[in-house]
Amino acid sequence: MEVKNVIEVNQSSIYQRNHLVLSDVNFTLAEGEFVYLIGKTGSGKSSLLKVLYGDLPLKNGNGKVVGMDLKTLKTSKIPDLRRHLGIVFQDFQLLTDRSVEENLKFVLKATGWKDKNTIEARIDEVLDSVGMLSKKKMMPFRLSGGEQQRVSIARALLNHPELILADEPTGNLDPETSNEIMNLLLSVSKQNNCAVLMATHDYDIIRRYPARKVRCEEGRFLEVTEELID
Ligand SMILES: Nc1ncnc2c1ncn2[C@@H]1O[C@H](COP(=O)(O)OP(=O)(O)OP(=O)(O)O)[C@@H](O)[C@H]1O
Repeated sequence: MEVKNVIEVNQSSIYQRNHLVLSDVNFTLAEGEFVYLIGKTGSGKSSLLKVLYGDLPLKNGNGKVVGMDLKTLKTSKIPDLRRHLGIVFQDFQLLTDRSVEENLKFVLKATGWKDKNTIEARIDEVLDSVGMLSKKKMMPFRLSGGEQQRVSIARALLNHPELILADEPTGNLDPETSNEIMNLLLSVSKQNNCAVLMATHDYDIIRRYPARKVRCEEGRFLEVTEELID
């Protein structure tokens, strides 16, 4: 069977306005694959992820994410791209003025879901898959960091994404909770055949959960081949 790629980037440079952050980026991510994006603070991990979810333009080279061409992506098509992606942030980014359930409902309605029963069933399904069904009515500020991250992973799963982009998802969590979130990310990736590109500089996590690694370093983007990483 032919393997489908959910990310294909060729000969691209990543810019923040006119500042060149990364050049000569060549990268493919196959469906269902889990890959770490590593590199020091300021090396360009977030900038690359932003290009992949349409928050920064792809200025040169070619890029495709979940089959959509980043080079010709019109602003009006960005919601379409995001519908096929799940995005998980370090600071969870839940809406603070509404419950867990309402956070998820907001996303479903914004992405075109209409039927009340279908919406409720999908919310229960994703919350159950991250072990948060019993916290459905809670406000985010009453949840621990780990629980908030679980909800944000549930939110990422709502539209059956082929790809999750996770920017330092364990960055605000203690080591034990980080391990729980890693186990969850790995299991949802496997269960849903959903690829994950996870930016991190947490080397304990990388050692504990080995996977393919790519690195941003001094303006370049490299595949990491050595076993030992600093
Ligand atoms: N909005 C912006 N405007 C201009 N330059 C920016 C902007 N955001 C980031 N940069 C610059 O782009 C470079 C890459 O930053 P980026 O946030 O992608 O790195 P990172 O590897 O994700 O770091 P961190 O782990 O701190 O998030 C840095 O030199 C940064 O100063």
